[in-house]
Amino acid sequence: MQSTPPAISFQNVSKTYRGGQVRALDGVSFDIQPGEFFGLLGPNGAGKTSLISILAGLARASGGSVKVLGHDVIDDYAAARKALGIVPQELVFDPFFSVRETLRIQSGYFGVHNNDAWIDELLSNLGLADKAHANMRQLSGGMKRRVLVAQALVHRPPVIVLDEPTAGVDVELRQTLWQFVARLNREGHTVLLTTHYLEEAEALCHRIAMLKLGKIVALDSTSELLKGTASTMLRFKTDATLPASLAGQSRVTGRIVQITAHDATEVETILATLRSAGVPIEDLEIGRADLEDVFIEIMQGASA
Ligand SMILES: Nc1ncnc2c1ncn2[C@@H]1O[C@H](COP(=O)(O)OP(=O)(O)OP(=O)(O)O)[C@@H](O)[C@H]1O
Repeated sequence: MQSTPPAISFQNVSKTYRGGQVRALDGVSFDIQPGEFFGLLGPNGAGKTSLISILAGLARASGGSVKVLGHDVIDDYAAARKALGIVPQELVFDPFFSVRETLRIQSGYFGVHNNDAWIDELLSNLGLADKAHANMRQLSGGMKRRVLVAQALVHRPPVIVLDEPTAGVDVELRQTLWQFVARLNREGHTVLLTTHYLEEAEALCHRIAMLKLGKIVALDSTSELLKGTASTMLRFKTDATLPASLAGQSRVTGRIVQITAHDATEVETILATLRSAGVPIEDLEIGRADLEDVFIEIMQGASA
């Protein structure tokens, strides 16, 4: 019996620019299974856009292979591309078409016709029902972004890729978008999300991969990552400079300091270190670490 292929499979993917001077991806391998809601996180320049561009067939890997539902993105481009619905970061449209025409044209690219019922469902779920006849150039930036999402989904792709879909969008669109994408995921669509909003990733993703300097430095279920090393977080305010021994595990925002700890003993050690360094602290809180804390610890610790 043939087993179902992964929704997305990255095998030893590398990407260099400028004749090998810049190594954007360095042997990236992981699979995303059908039905997963998967998060790809990493700081600026980690290689996320390079990986998504290779997946989308917009850029060529320097080495390795990428498959979508078993279809190689180069050798079997049309089938791989048809299986994907990609919501890009940038807004690029033909301004002269209406919203409905834009969606019909996009369907046509994939050989899908007479799908107005699905187009209506997309428009209504993305809060665009009253904009169906508006020309693209009349829409606000947020509304255009909704059309981008509809455009990516119009051929009902089994695998949905969202590349920082909520960068700069308002709360209402975020909620509309996440409700709809979560519904599609419950109905069986695979979702790959890249985002800098770690709260969103924590709330939505079953599994998360973290990229740093082109290498995977963490890959686990969201709950295991949260249970991981930095499970406790101290938060307090101070005007003083922290002792050097704590600086590496601290996040400082103005007067607010957050320090990760592994257990109660480490919390005591941190407090003793602050006391003996004469650092006065106010409004101390001790809580559970969130994904942002885990991310910072992994990025600081990873020697990729
Ligand atoms: N066309 C290019 N020419 C040269 N270097 C490039 C090119 N595209 C990307 N890079 C470099 O490759 C590395 C990875 O970039 P990439 O855009 O994939 O990262 P990213 O994780 O998407 O970052 P961000 O979060 O800022 O979007 C960076 O060092 C970047 O400067």
